[in-house]
Amino acid sequence: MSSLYSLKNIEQYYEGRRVLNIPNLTINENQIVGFFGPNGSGKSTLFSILSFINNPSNGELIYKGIENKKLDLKTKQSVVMVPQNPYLLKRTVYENIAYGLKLRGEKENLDDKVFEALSVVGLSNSFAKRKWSQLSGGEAQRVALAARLILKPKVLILDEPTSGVDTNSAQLIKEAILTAKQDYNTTIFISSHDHNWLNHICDKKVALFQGNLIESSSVNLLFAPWSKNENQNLVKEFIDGQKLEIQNSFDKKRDSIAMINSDDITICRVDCEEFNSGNTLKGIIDSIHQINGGVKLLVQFAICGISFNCKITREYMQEQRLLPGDEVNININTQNVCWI
Ligand SMILES: Nc1ncnc2c1ncn2[C@@H]1O[C@H](COP(=O)(O)OP(=O)(O)OP(=O)(O)O)[C@@H](O)[C@H]1O
Repeated sequence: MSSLYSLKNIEQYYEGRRVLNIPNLTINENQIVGFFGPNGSGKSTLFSILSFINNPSNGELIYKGIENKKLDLKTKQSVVMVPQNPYLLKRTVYENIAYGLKLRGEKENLDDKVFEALSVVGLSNSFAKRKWSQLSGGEAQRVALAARLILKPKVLILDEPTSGVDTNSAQLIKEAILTAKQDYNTTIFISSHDHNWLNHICDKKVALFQGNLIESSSVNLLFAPWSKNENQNLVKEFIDGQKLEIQNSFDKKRDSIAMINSDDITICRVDCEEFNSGNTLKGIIDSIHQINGGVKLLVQFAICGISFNCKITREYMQEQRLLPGDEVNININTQNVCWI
C-alpha cells in the first residue's frame, strides 16, 4: 500500500490561536479513515487542508510525493469534499449531479453517469427530475454525495455525512462509500460523532482533541463531568449508579478528558470469575466486527449508553460465547489512563 498523504509539523493558526498541530501523519491509498473528536477539535480545519482549500499556516503537506504548493489543478480537482451542510444548486437533482462533470467539459454519456451516481447512493432514476427543494434532509445529503461520486474522485472527504440523517440514509451512505472504495479506488476521510457507524466502515480511526492528533487506532474518550472520591481521585458516575474510579487522578481537573486505550479493557461473560478488581462494571455489547484484516475483533459496547470498545481474539469470542445484546462484565485497567 503506497502513501498518499504525508503531513509533517502541520499547524493552523486562526487569529493568533493554534487550532491544529499535527507533527506527523501518513495516510495510505484506498483507505477509509475516520476522524472523531469533540466540537472545535479541528476536524473541519484538517479537512480544508487535506482538500487543498486552505494552505496550512506552517508545515509540509505532501500529496502523491508532491508538495501541495506545486500540485496542478487537475490533481487538486481529484480531491473532493462534501461539507457539513452541503449546498445544492437551486435546480433539479439531475443538474446538481451533472454539474461537476459539465464544468470539466465531460459531457459524454451524461445521463448514464447521473443515473449510475443516483443508484450508488440508493436513489431511483425518478429523483433526477425533482427540484432541490423537494428532497428530505437524508436525500439531499445523498444527492450531494452523488454529485461528488460521479467525478470518481481519488479522494473523497465527508464532513459529518450522517448528522441529521435517519438510520436508513446512514446505511445507504455507508454502502455508497464502500462502493467508491471498491469500484473507484477512492481514498475516503470521514468525520463523525457516531462511533458505531465509523467503526463499521473505517479501516483506521484518528482522534483529534484541541487540534492535536491523539491516537490512530481505537481509543476510548471519557468526558466530564467527574466527581471526586475520598482519595481525591476522579470518579465517573454512570446513571445507573455504577462508578469508575481512575487511579492516581487526584491532580486532574474535573473538566479533563480521560483517554483509555482499548487494550486496557477486558470483557467477560457474566459468569466469569477471573476479575477481582473494584473497577469491574456491567455493560451491553452493541457490535463485534473484524479489524486488522480479521486477526482481531473490535467489540463495541455501552455502559449506560456511553460507548466503549476493546479488542479480543476470535478464539476468546467463541470461548466466552460473546454476542451483540449480551450483558458482560467489563474490567478497565485505569493505571495507563492518559489525560487531555
Ligand atoms: N475561519 C476561522 N476563523 C477563526 N477561527 C476558526 C475558523 N475556522 C475554525 N476556527 C476555529 O478553529 C477551531 C477548530 O474548528 P473546526 O471547525 O476545525 O473544528 P471541528 O472539529 O470540525 O468542529 P465541529 O465538530 O464542531 O464541526 C475552533 O475553535 C473554531 O472556532
